[in-house]
Amino acid sequence: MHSQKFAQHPVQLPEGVRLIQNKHGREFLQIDHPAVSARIAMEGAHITHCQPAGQGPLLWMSASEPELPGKTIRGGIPLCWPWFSDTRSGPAHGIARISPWQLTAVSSDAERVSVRMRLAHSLIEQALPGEKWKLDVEFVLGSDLMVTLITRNMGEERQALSQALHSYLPVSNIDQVVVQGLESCAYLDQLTGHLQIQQGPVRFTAETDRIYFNHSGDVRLIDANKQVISVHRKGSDSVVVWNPWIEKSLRLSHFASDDYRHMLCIEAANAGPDARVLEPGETHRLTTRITRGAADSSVV
Ligand SMILES: O=P(O)(O)OC[C@H]1O[C@H](O)[C@H](O)[C@@H](O)[C@@H]1O
Repeated sequence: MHSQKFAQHPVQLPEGVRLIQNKHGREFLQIDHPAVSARIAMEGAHITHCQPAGQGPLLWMSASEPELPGKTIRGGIPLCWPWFSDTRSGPAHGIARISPWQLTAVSSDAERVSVRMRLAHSLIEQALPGEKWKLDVEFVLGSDLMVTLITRNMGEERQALSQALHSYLPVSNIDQVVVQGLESCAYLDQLTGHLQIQQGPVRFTAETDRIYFNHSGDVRLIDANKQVISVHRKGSDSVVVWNPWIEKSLRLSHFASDDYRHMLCIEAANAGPDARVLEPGETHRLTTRITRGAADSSVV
């Protein structure tokens, strides 16, 4: 990778932050700050790496990261917007993850780096004729990772919105993972279309694709190595939990046959029964904050 000037991002970059390009021309914001190292793809405003100093990575990323522009990235946090999954016709998970974004502000202090990006409204209108949105994303990177997707309805009609911060979290072995915080919560099983109630903590023995709803509390992923990754959310009453397991893995792009063992998606969402309708002029903020810590020994 090498540094280069990018005329389309006329923002001042603080020390430790630079724009780089891979050999195929894909652009990334590379952050090497005393508090955190991270990388964000300009296409999709897609964070592919985040590692706070002295901690393990907060995100799982496919080893076969697609190098070419225009290919979706498997891992990190794809931004699913303005629809989740295939709830509308068009690209799966909407247009945000496959569109070029612009940097609008980058700043840092001793403890964190903040990055703000925008998806130009002209690109949104071109992809979604008749819809008028303003879409920004904000990353705050330091000892943890916070991502906020800020959507404003700029039109004169109500507009439907479903979305997710599709966070791929690293796990040492999916067989031994426990997810806490969803006990007794209702969920839509996307594999069967049925509504279910979660009994006890979530464990994984097969393909899992669920939208938990009427839920805004923290979700904790407890790994066999006694590491905990917690997902805190704001503006989100639904959370998607996804692991493709073995058979679906074979159909996924940029996904090795045993990658399912080492990742779990826990996605702050407005999906399923939590899809929203924004009034003209209304702004909605969807936030996820991902933190890492050690489990107390009784929980695993
Ligand atoms: O392969 P992608 O388009 O990135 O989608 C990956 C997955 O995203 C979400 O978690 C959905 O609930 C799954 O049904 C989907 O398979």
